[in-house]
Order: sequence, then C-alpha cells, then structure tokens
Amino acid sequence: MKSKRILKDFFRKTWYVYLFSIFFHLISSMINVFYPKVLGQFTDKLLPGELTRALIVDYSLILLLIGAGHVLFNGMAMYLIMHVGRKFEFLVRGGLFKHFTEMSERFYSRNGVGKLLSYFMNDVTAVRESISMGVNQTVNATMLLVAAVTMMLISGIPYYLILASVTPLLLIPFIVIYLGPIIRKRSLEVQEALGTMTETAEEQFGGIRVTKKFAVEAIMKQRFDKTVEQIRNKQLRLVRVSSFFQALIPFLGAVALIIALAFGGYLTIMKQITLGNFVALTLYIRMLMNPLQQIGNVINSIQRSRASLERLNDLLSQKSDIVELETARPANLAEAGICIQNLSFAYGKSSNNVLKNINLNIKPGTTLGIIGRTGSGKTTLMKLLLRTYDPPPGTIRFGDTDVRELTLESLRSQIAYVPQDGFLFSTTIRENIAFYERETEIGKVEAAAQQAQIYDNIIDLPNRFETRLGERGLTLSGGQRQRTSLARGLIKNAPIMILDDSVSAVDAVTEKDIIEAIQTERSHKTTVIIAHRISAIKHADEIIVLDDGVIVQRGKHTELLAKQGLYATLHAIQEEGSQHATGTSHS
Ligand SMILES: Nc1ncnc2c1ncn2[C@@H]1O[C@H](COP(=O)(O)OP(=O)(O)OP(=O)(O)O)[C@@H](O)[C@H]1O
Repeated sequence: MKSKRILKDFFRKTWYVYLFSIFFHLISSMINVFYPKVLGQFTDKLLPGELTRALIVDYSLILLLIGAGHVLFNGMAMYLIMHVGRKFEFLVRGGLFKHFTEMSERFYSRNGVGKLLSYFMNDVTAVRESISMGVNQTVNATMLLVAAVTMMLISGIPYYLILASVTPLLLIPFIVIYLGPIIRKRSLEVQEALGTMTETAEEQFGGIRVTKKFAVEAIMKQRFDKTVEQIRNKQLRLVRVSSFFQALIPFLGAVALIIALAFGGYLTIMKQITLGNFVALTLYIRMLMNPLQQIGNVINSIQRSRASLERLNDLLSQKSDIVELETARPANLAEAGICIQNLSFAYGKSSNNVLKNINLNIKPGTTLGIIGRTGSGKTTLMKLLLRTYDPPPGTIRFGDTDVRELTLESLRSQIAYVPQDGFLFSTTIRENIAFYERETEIGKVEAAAQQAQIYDNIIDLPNRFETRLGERGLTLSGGQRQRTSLARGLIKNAPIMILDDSVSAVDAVTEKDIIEAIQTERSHKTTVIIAHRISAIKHADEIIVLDDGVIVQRGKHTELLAKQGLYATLHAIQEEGSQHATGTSHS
C-alpha cells in the first residue's frame, strides 16, 4: 500500500487526462478491429468472382479510412499520456527537491550526493515510464484485446474454435504471479547499484584533481570498474528473468496462432467455416499478439518501477531529525545574549561526547574568540548554535528562549555563518555575495567585497562582479574563494556573525585588514571568531580555548598570555614561526 502514495496523489490531479486518453484509445481500437472483418469480407467476395473495380476502390477507401482513423485517435491518446508522464516527473522532482531542502545535516552525512541524484534520475524516470508508456500500452492492448475478441465472437466464427485458439493465452496470469516478484526484487537491486554508481562517479569527479595530483588514475579506474561490474551483474540477473518473461508471452501467442491455423484450416477444408472467417480468425489472433507482447513489456516495467516507487516513497517518508515545534517563536537576536549551560554533545547515541560540560555567556554586541586544536569541537559548538544538530534541551538559550523553541528560519536568518570552505555556486560573483538577498544593490555588494579584502581581485576579473564562476567557483584561488564567502556573510549584516576559521587561507597582512574591517563594521554586534591563528582573535572581548571538547582556558588575550597553558604555548609557537618567517624574508 505504501508504494502507491506518490501515485495516489498524482492520479488525483490527473485522472481526467487518463480518462480522455482511454476514450481515444477506445475509439482507435474500435476502428482498428474492423480491419480483419473488412479484409475477410473482401476475401469472400474474391472467390465467387463478385469483385468489381468499383468494389476494389470502395474496399481500399474503407481500409484507408480505418488506418487514418486509428492513427489519429491513437496519436492523440499517446500524446495525452506522454504529456501527463512529463508532468509526473516535474511534480515528483519538485517534491523531492523540497523534501531534500527540509532534511537536516545528519541526513546528508548519511546519504551522498550521488545517491540522492540517482533518485532524481533513475527512479523518477522508471516510474514515469510505467505511468506513461505503461498505461498507454496497457490501455491500448486491453482495448484491442477486448475489441478483437468481441469482433471474433460476432463474426460467425464458431465459439469452440475461438476458445481452442485463445486457451494458451489464459496461462499468462499464472506466469505473471510467479515471475513478477522475482523481477521486482532484482530491479530493486539494480536501482540500488545504480545509486551506488552515481555516488561513486560523483565522488570520483569531485576528487579528480586530487587523483591527478597523486597520479592514481589507474587505481581510481579499477575502483570504478568494480562498481560498474556489480551493476552489470545485477542487470544481467534482471535481464535473464525479464527476457524469459517477455519471450514467453509472444510464444503463447504463437501457439494460439498455430492452433487457429491448424484447427481453423481443418474446419475450412471440411467447409464448416468460410475462407473469409478463416482469414479473419488468423488476422484476429495475429492482432492479439501485439497487445500481448505489449502487456508483457508493461508488466515487466511495472514490476521494475514498483521497486523505484518503493524507494521514492521510503525516501519521502523520512523525516528531518530537526523539528520545529508547533509553538516555536520567531527569534529576535539583535539584543539577545547567548547562554550555554552544561552543554555536552555526542553525534551518535553510542559515540563519545565531542563537547563536554560547556558553560559560556556571550553578551550581545561582544566578540568571542575560540581557539583550540583541530577536532576539539569548535565547529560542533557552532552547529549547535545554528541548530544544525539538536543540543540537549535547556543547554543553549538566546536571551531567555531555548534555541529549540525558536523558528528555524528566524534563527538562521539572523546568524551569518561563514564556514572555512565556503561553497560558491556556479553563478556570478555578485550573486554569490548577494546570496541572501539577490536584489541587493551593487554598492552594498562592493562594500562587502571591500571589507572582505576581495574587491581588488574582483575588479581585475574580465567581467568584474558579473564574472561567472566555474563549477564550484574553481576559477578563484582558495584564499579568494574564502574571502568571497566572507563577503557573503558580511553583507548579511546579521545580529550575530560566526567566522568558522574563515580567514585561514589568507596571508597575515590581509587577515589583519579583514579583522580590522570586521571590528569597525560589527562594533555593536555579536561576533564569534574561530581561528587557529591567535592574531585573528586577540582583539576579542573574551577568548575560550577548547581542548578535546572542554573549555580549558578563558579570558582576554593579555590575561591568557600571563597564564601558563595551551594559549600561551600556541602564542609562543606562532610568534616563533612568524619571527622565523620574517628572518627568512630578510635574509
Ligand atoms: N557529522 C559528524 N558526525 C560524527 N562525528 C563528527 C561529525 N562532525 C564532526 N565530528 C567529530 O567531532 C569532533 C569535533 O569536530 P569539529 O569539527 O567540531 O572540530 P573542530 O574543532 O572544528 O576542528 P577543526 O579545527 O579541524 O575544524 C571530531 O572528532 C570529529 O571527528
């Protein structure tokens, strides 16, 4: 039942198109079944020599009309069904996209981009084929079968002859019941393997630059070949059973034709039926074979698409683990301090705590600096502030309100988060910077670029702010990308800004200019700066030092320097490093 949900919604919207199409198919089939009858009559006139030139013209015109009428109505019926199939793709892809945007980061860390793409491409297409071509052929075939059998019955052909001829066809339902589930199971395996392949391909192309630099193309190809090989094996397993099934149905049709020829031929010789009836019977049986073949195809494709439909419905029934309460309130972060109390957090139920008993107060309008070894939990803490992951209840408050009681949109729209590796879209630099509000005037975009120290680089580009970035912004250097992403955060002018190691790829002089610009711009706004270099945070009102998920030190720059500890050690190492660097540059 579950697998029918997408279709139920869809058929509710489009049932009338199907109705029209079925109606046109009906007319087209009704016209088509006159073909054998007219040909039979023509044959009967042939023998006694009753055929005149005028009759030949008449019969030819009638056959032409039958052909034209059949093609016209069949064409219209096909168009309607194909049209509705494309609508299905459009609606389901739109629905999938919306669903994906609602899912949390946890969902994306479990499902790779390639896997998600394969839902969009393979599964949606498989279902579309069933409900367009599949429905089309089923309707067409059923109408033709019903019309042909009816015409046979009223053509004066003896019933026992008809029954004997169509008996092999009555085996079809049994074959479907036996082979259908096998086809479906194997199709599911193929779809899953295709998903894995798309995922591998996406990863391989994404990492192609690394592959090339390490000159390991051959190894990567081997890995990819393995994935493709798996698909081939699974596809062949499917093809074996589905080809057998598809061949069996026309075979039964051929047996029916042999019975009609042998038994009908015998009765014609014995003069129990006319030659015209014999011709009509063989043509009708022949006419049944096409729809039977079609029904075979359709059943096959329905079994395959049921597997895809199950995958799509399963995906759409997954809920985000970040749920907005019905009573959620819009946040007003302009005046709100951030209060973190006894916060401990682990990514999974069985994994270790990444943050341990964090207590922190960030007053509105102040700057907090966070420093700590890699993997110490800095980014995790920020993800919890943005509620990308759910913190335990009561551990994070904005003003008096628990972060879990705020609406997600109001929370995230008032925080400008700049990650270390800011993703840039394949569009213009202007649109990348003005990402939050596409209509932002160019003056503001330029000002943000100046604050992020990227302005001079941009105006050197051929189309300045209108320069289109290549895929993932790769026409910019790492540092330029980082600064463009920083400009995107700055232009938001949000009450709270988080720079998550966002100036790590710039040189010391540029970093200094950026930090000064941020200090001026955000003098009365809350700013959190995560950095590995002390120079980026030393101006902060408070600095915390995280180590293995624990705040091991806190205070102002000078206070921390005066104490022995990780901060002073880091400072000493970085000072020594920069003196070395300066020394080298002088030598
Ligand atoms: N999505 C995730 N699922 C499980 N564990 C994670 C996830 N993200 C991070 N971790 C783990 O949590 C720990 C803290 O990671 P986090 O990214 O917060 O560190 P960080 O201090 O920001 O590091 P860096 O300075 O290298 O950016 C690490 O051990 C990391 O492996």
